[in-house]
Amino acid sequence: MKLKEVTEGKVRIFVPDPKEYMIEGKFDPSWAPVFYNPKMTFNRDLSVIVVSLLKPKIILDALSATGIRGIRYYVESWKSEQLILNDKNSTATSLIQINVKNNGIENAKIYNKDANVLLYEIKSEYIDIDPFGSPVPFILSSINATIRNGIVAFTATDLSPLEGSSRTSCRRKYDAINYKLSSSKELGLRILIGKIIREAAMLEKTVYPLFSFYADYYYRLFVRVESGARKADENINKNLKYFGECPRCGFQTFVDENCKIKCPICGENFIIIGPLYIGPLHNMEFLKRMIDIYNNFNYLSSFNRIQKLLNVIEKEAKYKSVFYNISKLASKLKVSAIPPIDSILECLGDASKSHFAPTGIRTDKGYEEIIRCVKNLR
Ligand SMILES: C[S@@+](CC[C@H](N)C(=O)[O-])C[C@H]1O[C@@H](n2cnc3c(N)ncnc32)[C@H](O)[C@@H]1O
Ligand SMILES: [Zn+2]
Repeated sequence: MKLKEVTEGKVRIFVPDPKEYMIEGKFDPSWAPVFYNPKMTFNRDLSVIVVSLLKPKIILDALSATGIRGIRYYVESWKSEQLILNDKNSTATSLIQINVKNNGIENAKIYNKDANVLLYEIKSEYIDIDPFGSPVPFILSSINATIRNGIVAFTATDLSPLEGSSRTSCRRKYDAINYKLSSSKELGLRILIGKIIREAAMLEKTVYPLFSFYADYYYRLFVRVESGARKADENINKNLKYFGECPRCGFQTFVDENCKIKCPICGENFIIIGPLYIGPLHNMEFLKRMIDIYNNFNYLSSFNRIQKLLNVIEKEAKYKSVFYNISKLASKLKVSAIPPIDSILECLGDASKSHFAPTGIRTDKGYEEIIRCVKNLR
């Protein structure tokens, strides 16, 4: 395999030379013998910041590919006592050996196993699940493998089922009814968290989101795992519900049941999706700590983007409601000229933008007030 050396963050790693694997002048990272996607640098950059705060004794990068993620955690975040890197592809693990050595890491353990086998053999305080597509096949095993209120980080790139475009796939993988709705960008993440809560509950464990976001074509979610049947029950009872959107007037709300419910504004039947998680998408204290320290990472190539994302998330995190997609709402209400988002925010007073969509606004104010601002400011 012909290799190319690349720099990402503070590490230099060897990856398959894209030139060797081009088809008709194009290259997709999945065509190379070992996967490396520079478009995921933003995901890894933010994860480096998260891990630097967590300082776990053991880090397990269960689906490592080139090893870039685990290696970056060790070099840039924190020198954990144990760094474990795994991939079921033996070409990948040979490359991980080279990359670990070149970055001066002496004590890494490298495994060439199916992640679901390894996760039932060893335990870890921080587990990274960064698969192709859906993380579902690894939820139960990774939650089971955590120790000491550990953390699992999930990437999900299968937005089509999560955002309601592939409804049967969502039913199959996430055991949730889904439709494409105005705020599906956020609801997809909530369906994923809902699934993780239900899987964890089977082990008498539960999870709470520490930090999460949507970017480009994926969700990234860090959850803290806690043990106890009672905690699992409480989280399910409090935070596992459904979501309804009125197809006629755009009113949206969380609802308790998946049954026929009429819109309280216009009487039309709601479209209901779920089950999904209705609680906070971040731990506020952890988010504050991220905001306090991210400046230490100003060497990162995506630093400006990180700053922008954290600034928006800091503001939107205080609202409990799902964001309203103003352009979708306006089209339902047949409002052709939508006021600028900033004017709507000013009109509402207590509201923020949402990182999920450029036309999203987040507020805990009522539907009527939102409508007034969308209509009056034309
Ligand atoms: C998206 S890539 C990981 C990318 C890497 N984490 C990064 O940040 O660059 C997914 C990797 O998972 C590996 N993989 C897929 N299924 C697996 C399984 N069941 N057990 C272990 N590795 C697996 C693939 O060989 C591939 O290298
Ligand atoms: Zn309605």
